[in-house]
Amino acid sequence: MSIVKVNNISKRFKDKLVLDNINFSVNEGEIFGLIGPNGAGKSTLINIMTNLILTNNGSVEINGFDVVSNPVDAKSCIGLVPQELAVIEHITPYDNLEYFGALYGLKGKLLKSRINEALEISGLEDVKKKKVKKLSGGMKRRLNIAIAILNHPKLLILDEPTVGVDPQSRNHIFNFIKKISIEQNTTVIYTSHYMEEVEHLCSRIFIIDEGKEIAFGDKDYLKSLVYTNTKLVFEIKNSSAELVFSMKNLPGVLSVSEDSSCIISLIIDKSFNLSDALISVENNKAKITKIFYEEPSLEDVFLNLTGKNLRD
Ligand SMILES: Nc1ncnc2c1ncn2[C@@H]1O[C@H](COP(=O)(O)OP(=O)(O)OP(=O)(O)O)[C@@H](O)[C@H]1O
Repeated sequence: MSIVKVNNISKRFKDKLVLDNINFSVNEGEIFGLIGPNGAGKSTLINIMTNLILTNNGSVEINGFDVVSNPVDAKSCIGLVPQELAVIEHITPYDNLEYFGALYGLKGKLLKSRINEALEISGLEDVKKKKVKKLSGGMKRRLNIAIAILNHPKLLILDEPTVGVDPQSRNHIFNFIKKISIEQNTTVIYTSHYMEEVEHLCSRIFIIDEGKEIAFGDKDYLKSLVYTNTKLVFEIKNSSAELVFSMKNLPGVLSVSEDSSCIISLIIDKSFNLSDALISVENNKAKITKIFYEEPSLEDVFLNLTGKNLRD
């Protein structure tokens, strides 16, 4: 059963079209990835889904309720964790949870048990009596998420929850998402521009760029879009911009990426000839220390479909 239906959503800010006819649905209990680079339109889409801004065209249904004509029922199903922190700094995590829980209408024993559950799931039990302003950025973000789940929402929307977060808090967030998905059958929409996070967590993924759908489906389907091509990785000594440029122009090379440790990855098709690449390396006075084939990642899918990296 679909818990979210996004139908033909388009949005303009003045003359700029930032969402162009977006369509997808999210199944109950699934962890759904919404991925795209900065400025792709993810936050705008979430703001429309949660009725914080209006769309120019199309509609969104949450749990069968239209978000514009039936906003109270639609919003009662949603726990939203926005990019900006929304916690009270001068009180403790426990008091934050008590305050926001009361706003949700929770009280007495139920409120206490939900607070304890949220503290346990977010791994904040040890710091529950510390002032929030003394906590790390990652802990504050975990508190933000803990607040959003107090009410056991059917749908939890997390907008880039790991930006600026330390690795320990990142792991907590991942484990927590998996846990509530399994134990509470919570549906999760997870936005990110980190492809590897989405690859790790999500069952289906919607890739968006410049307001348009680039691809949508499960990981195997998305990878099949580039499986017909192969990824060839070179570890290089004395790499240079000239070498990367010349690799880009070799016959059969569909895209090239280079990381900071002189690893050049090529997505190639059948017309690629390895000897062309070897000549190119030699002409550019570089040296190959290793060559190997690799399975394409979702990052490669994005590069292949759009011609650019997610984090340019
Ligand atoms: N209120 C606004 N007025 C005008 N333009 C806006 C407004 N909000 C967003 N935009 C523009 O809409 C586009 C999409 O922005 P949006 O914040 O939705 O992207 P995003 O994918 O969430 O990126 P990020 O991860 O950087 O938040 C951008 O070009 C942005 O500048």
